[in-house]
Amino acid sequence: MRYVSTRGEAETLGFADALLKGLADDGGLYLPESWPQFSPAMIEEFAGRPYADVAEAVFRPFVGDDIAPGALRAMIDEAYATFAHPAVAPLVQIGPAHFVLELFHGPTLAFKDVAMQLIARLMDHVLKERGERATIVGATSGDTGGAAIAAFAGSERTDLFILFPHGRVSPVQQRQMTTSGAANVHAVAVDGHFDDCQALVKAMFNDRRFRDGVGLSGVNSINWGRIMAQIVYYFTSAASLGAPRRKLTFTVPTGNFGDIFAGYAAMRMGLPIERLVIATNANDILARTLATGRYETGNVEATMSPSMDIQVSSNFERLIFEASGRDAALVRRLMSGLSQSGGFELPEGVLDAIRRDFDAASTDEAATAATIRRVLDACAYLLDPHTAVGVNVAESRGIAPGTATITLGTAHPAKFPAAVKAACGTEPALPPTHAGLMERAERFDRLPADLTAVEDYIKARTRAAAMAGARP
Ligand SMILES: Cc1ncc(COP(=O)(O)O)c(C=O)c1O
Ligand SMILES: N[C@@H](CCOP(=O)(O)O)C(=O)O
Repeated sequence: MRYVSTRGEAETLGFADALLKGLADDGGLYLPESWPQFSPAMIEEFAGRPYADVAEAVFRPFVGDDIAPGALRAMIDEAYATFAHPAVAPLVQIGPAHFVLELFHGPTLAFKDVAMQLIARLMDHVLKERGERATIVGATSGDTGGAAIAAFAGSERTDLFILFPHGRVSPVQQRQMTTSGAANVHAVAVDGHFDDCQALVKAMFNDRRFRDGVGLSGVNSINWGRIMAQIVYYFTSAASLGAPRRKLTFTVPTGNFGDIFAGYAAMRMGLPIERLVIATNANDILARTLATGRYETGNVEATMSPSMDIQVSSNFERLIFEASGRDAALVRRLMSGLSQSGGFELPEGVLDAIRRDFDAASTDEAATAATIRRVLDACAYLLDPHTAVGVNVAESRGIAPGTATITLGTAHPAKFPAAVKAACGTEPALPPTHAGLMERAERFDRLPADLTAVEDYIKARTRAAAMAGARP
């Protein structure tokens, strides 16, 4: 399988190169040249199979010959052995036809672990085979950072730099990033919001000298490997509820559009999905875009679902590319409009194509809190605020007779104990795997949202690691 850039001006790459590259040299995002197809019989056969079996079947066509089958399977098995639930991503019923897909049984209690545990292993494997190392830079609104640190801590082939918005992540999220103690991990609190952190990462990729000098790679969902890993749970959950014969809708708490784009990918691969519903908090740029056709960034608002406090949804670029029939020139024009004026207008045909597959709605803070209370009272089930945004949107959109809805449960409520307690009076406890987390000593640095400052910081630390003999 070859990978093409959404902006059409970067060379096409094989899986391993696209994985290490992260963002294409033309600023675009990589997508497979074509979508592998799964027949109804193959999907039906996924029901009841171990998660790792389905993952292997889904990854194989994307990975091609770049990774030997035995090595791939071993990495999948290792990655999902870190999960506390044998099903990896179990379903819990919260209504007659409404299910929560729990994606938070991994080491850092959020859905990011599903992909990060795999791609850390894949990257290490490829770097080792090539005798190379990489400097990985990631932006986080709270969960990607912790998951990346848990997955890459102690890796001999990577230095990991995570930029998080100072004062805008939950205390549990911050401790997951600042207490690893690993020498190859650097947590950086940036004076700004998530979009500033993400813009810094993209600017580093566009700075050729810096990029090539440090061997830059990325683990945000701009990296195709992240999306690929997230496709699997759409297949496992749908098959276990009766797909392809049963009609299903997925509602996805959305920020950077990576998770829901994985659902779209599953759809393109043959999974019959009635609708993909984008659920946003007050940062409702995507809900506005679907309603009006205009993608217009505004101010980032702080909410009780902080991981979704995002305006620039990176993966929406992938959807525009697909919905326009892979029109890279259009993507270039719209993305240049975004960087010059903070917005763009979707052509009518593209908007119509998006509306055929997607629906979108936002949820305010009061409704999010009310949803946490209501589901606790009705089902004795505690939602985290991000999942609550999804559940509220799913219910407000209604569930058509004869269909079922799966809302993605993207985080464990214990990552946001103050918000959950304020909503329903119950403070969720961290699982035993996290004992002592809040008492551990923190290590992080604070930097302005300034490209030179961040690049200098990274260069100094990768040099220091080299001098200390940490490089194999
Ligand atoms: C808990 C949680 N829910 C939902 C999201 C949104 O996912 P995505 O960015 O893939 O749209 C994120 C992060 O973005 C998250 O951390
Ligand atoms: N919500 C995310 C934001 C970054 O998203 P990513 O999926 O592109 O890594 C976070 O928690 O960091």
